[in-house]
Amino acid sequence: MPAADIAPAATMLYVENVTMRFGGLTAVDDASLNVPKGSITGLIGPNGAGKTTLFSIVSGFLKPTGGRVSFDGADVTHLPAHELAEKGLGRTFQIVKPFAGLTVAENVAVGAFLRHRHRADAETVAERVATRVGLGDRLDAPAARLTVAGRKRLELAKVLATEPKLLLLDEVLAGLNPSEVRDILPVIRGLRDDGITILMIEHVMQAVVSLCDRVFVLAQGAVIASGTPREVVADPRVVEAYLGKGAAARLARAEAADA
Ligand SMILES: Nc1ncnc2c1ncn2[C@@H]1O[C@H](COP(=O)(O)OP(=O)(O)OP(=O)(O)O)[C@@H](O)[C@H]1O
Repeated sequence: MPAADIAPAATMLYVENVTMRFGGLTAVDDASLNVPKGSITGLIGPNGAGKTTLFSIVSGFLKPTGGRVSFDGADVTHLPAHELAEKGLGRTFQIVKPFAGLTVAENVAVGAFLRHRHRADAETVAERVATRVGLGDRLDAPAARLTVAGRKRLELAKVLATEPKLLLLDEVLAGLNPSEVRDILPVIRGLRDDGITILMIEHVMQAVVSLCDRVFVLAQGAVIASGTPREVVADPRVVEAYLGKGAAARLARAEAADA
């Protein structure tokens, strides 16, 4: 897709013709996508498609072999991760690693120290954010005692405590059971309603359909489709590369069962 066709004015993130090669392997192949301000945008695709690599480029952990990344109107392609965090770009990681010896509140406060020098201020932010993600009654619990769902919430709280304007969520629903997924969806929607723009990698398609305004599909490093969730799940290229036959009907049945 020509990059120039997808750069509307109110864009929070613009990835323009980004390529990432690891030796002979092209993990991201001339990929372009945009994330409108105030949206929840999905990034989906099969294992190994290059989604996490793209996140690492956008968040400054990897320098791309080619292409450009603009964040809130500025070229940030060569900025390191800590500068991007200061500018308001927050990212969760697929493998969550809380500081196991610290409490929930202390873990979240680590994120809050990015913008608050005084311990009391950081603690206030940490408490507010932890409560926001449903950990208000576990503030003093050691992080090591949290369930998988609790650790996912903690990962979210840690990054929210940095007060991001763009949040990159890398499979925050992975490992959760259906009722835990249902519980966290309103939290994610609420963040968007508070003005945080979200780009999320997700394999739980029902959640993608329910949450996302737009979706980009990556396969073998390249963007093969984009559109509303419904357009994308019905796209034959996406069915072929990722979802498998009958995906749209399966999702419609699952939604009907949920309603
Ligand atoms: N640091 C690296 N060095 C070499 N190859 C890498 C590196 N990081 C990722 N890759 C390769 O790049 C490709 C894309 O991987 P990536 O993790 O970005 O995919 P993904 O879409 O996030 O997959 P998943 O859904 O399984 O998390 C894979 O073939 C992977 O093995």
